[in-house]
Amino acid sequence: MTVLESIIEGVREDLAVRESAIPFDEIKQLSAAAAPPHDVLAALKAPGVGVIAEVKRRSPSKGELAEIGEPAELAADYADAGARVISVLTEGRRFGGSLADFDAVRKRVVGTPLLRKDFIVSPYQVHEARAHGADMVLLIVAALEQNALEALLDRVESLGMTALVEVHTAEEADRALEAGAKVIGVNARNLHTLEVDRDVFGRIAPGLPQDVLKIAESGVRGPSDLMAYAGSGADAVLVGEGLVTSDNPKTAVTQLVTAGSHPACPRPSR
Ligand SMILES: O=P(O)(O)OC[C@@H](O)[C@@H](O)c1c[nH]c2ccccc12
Repeated sequence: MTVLESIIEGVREDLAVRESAIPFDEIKQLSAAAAPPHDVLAALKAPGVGVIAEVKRRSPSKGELAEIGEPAELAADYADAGARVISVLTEGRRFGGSLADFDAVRKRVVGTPLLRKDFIVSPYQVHEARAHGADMVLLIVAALEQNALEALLDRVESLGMTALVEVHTAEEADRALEAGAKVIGVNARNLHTLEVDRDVFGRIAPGLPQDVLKIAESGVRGPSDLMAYAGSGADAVLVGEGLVTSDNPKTAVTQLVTAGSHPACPRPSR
């Protein structure tokens, strides 16, 4: 079993527990009653290279990263520093996240779009994300059959949210495009082996259509990594570990945002 497969096994078990507490029909109603989602595409299309800042306590590759006693405080710092979107991990077993973290962040951060970062395998989780106020959800191509990917993407969009469709290979990128992805995230980390290769973005992104938004995920340590990803066509970078392990996450976001809007930073070619 790969790391991804074992994570998904746990995700399905946890999902079954939540489904028995709140049935599908009920979560559907809750999703319909939620405040309307933010326009994530507009936020990502703002000038310069954007920053998606992640609330991440733990990772399967590195173990404990940061305690994060107050996820809402951290997220408010991210928002104040100019993050375009804030990502909140809700997977508990490997990443130490929860929907309670997501709720705390949503309550505090009202003006910035939120990404529910989890391993989405069922329509239930899409409605659940919306019910908790998510604007964007992650869909990992490597975790989904093509028909499931397409059905989930349609459902995300039918609820007015935006899907961040994650790929790690050119074949997965083809599947993402085939499914109609508008935002593609190229993860430098291979979710089967957890190895990071920062060159993956530069190999895949230039082959994607111009109108698809391109997000470089993982392994960003600071402004020079952002600049390198910008040079390969990134519209935004998604950063977790580099922020939560820094002495001052707010300053770390400010430095990335400043780099992304600097005249010397390569522009996204849209
Ligand atoms: O902490 P990093 O290396 O900056 O990476 C952030 C983000 O890309 C990473 O958390 C991530 C990318 N895809 C995922 C899928 C599931 C869980 C986590 C992830």
